[in-house]
Amino acid sequence: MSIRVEALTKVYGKQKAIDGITFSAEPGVLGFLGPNGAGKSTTMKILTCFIPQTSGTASVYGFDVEKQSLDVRKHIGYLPESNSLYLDMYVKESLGFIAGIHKIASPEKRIAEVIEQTGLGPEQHKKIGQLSKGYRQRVGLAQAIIHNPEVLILDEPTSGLDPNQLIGIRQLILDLGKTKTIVLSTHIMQEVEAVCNQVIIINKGTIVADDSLQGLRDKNKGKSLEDIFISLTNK
Ligand SMILES: Nc1ncnc2c1ncn2[C@@H]1O[C@H](COP(=O)(O)OP(=O)(O)OP(=O)(O)O)[C@@H](O)[C@H]1O
Repeated sequence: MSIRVEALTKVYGKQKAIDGITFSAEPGVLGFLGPNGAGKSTTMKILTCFIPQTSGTASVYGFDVEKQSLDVRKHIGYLPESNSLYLDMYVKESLGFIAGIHKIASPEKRIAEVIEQTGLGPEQHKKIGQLSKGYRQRVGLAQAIIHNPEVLILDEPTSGLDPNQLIGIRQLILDLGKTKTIVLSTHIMQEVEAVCNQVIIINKGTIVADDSLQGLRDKNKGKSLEDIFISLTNK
């Protein structure tokens, strides 16, 4: 199992952000859905070792996020919701910087590969600050996959993109999901239908649905995904 989460809880002060959630994921694209404040980013930050859980366990590629965080970081790529990039760096320079952090053996070759994979070719000689939002997301994705991780955590990777950019990034997620385990948080139901095979809906810190996209449709005959989401998250 690429991701295994058991009874995971996170309390911020008096606020319980996630409340004993349990799920697992295998290669493919897992849509991680929920209303604002449901606990999606909190879960993603625990999986990527950015914050510790209050209780429960989580493992990535067999490594415990608390006890084996260095191993987890080797096998996971993360595109955070607010993807902060060094705007003064050139695209290639920034990828070289991240390749250095991961101690990648032949960085030039790998940088060329991810530039090709993320469609950054035409913009590769620019500074990140000169790029459009969509191309900045591509740089974020290229950084997230440069060490070829088996697991990818993408927090709202397409928010604010125009329809052309959207299609490009979705295609890339689909391609990556053929071999990797991707957890994708999004508020766009069309996107879930386009790229996800598994869907988890989280509401007020607890999981209210965990199924295949088809299974969710079969159990809610005649309802659109949007209606299913609304009925499960207005309780
Ligand atoms: N650092 C923090 N300190 C205190 N409370 C926090 C902190 N981070 C998140 N929270 C709270 O935890 C809850 C879950 O937040 P989280 O960011 O995980 O939700 P989300 O599902 O990612 O929401 P969104 O869709 O808006 O990004 C919210 O009530 C939020 O206010």
